[in-house]
Amino acid sequence: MTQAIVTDIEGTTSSLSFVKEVLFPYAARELPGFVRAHGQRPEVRHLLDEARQLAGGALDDARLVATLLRWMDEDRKFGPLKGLQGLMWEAGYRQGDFQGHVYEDVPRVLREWRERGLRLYVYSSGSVHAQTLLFGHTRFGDLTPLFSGYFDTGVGGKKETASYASIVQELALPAGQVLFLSDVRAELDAAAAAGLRTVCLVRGEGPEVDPGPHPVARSFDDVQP
Ligand SMILES: CSCCC(=O)C(=O)COP(=O)(O)O
Ligand SMILES: [Mg+2]
Repeated sequence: MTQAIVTDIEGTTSSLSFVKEVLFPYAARELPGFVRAHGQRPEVRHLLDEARQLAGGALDDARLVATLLRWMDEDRKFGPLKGLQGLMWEAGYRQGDFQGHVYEDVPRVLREWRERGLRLYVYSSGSVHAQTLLFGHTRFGDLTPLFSGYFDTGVGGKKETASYASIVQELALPAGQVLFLSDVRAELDAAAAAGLRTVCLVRGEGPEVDPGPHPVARSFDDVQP
């Protein structure tokens, strides 16, 4: 019997267009000024140094910013990039420039699952900080109390089986009692290879989703935990 549900964000709880047309452009616009204003803050300096290492060399700040902007364009899921994006989005959420988008079924069904005793988790390429900001600032209010924990690429990439094995180990549950929700076939394949149950969300937005062998749901109402 399912004891825990782990959900992806983009394309699963939240629309692709919110991430691609609101969050990413906001971070791209803010980045140069953010690096100038906050580049000496220890946490920012640390992320910039990590990004510089990933870029493979001694880039000055202007070239590093250009590299980070290119990575955003290419939707790279690099940890330091996702960390920097989260720090920039924080101001946007706090100032009310945007709210975290979640589909209307999401808060309602998450509450039902919680009432049935299921533990709920998030696994996204966005940093844990970015995840809590998104769920903390929705038009349905603060949804963070519904979740028991959050995972980002600190546990590994979302297309790697080992990441799901680590998550299951952390949840201290048999893999077969954990259900993973995502809109990306390669993520579902990796989770299934680690023994998790899977459901593919097909929200009808963006490019066609290939569910492969995974059960399909059009919203959280269709998911049978
Ligand atoms: C945490 S909100 C922003 C989502 C994000 O940055 C991203 O790259 C989407 O990744 P996901 O794993 O949720 O598809
Ligand atoms: Mg997704």
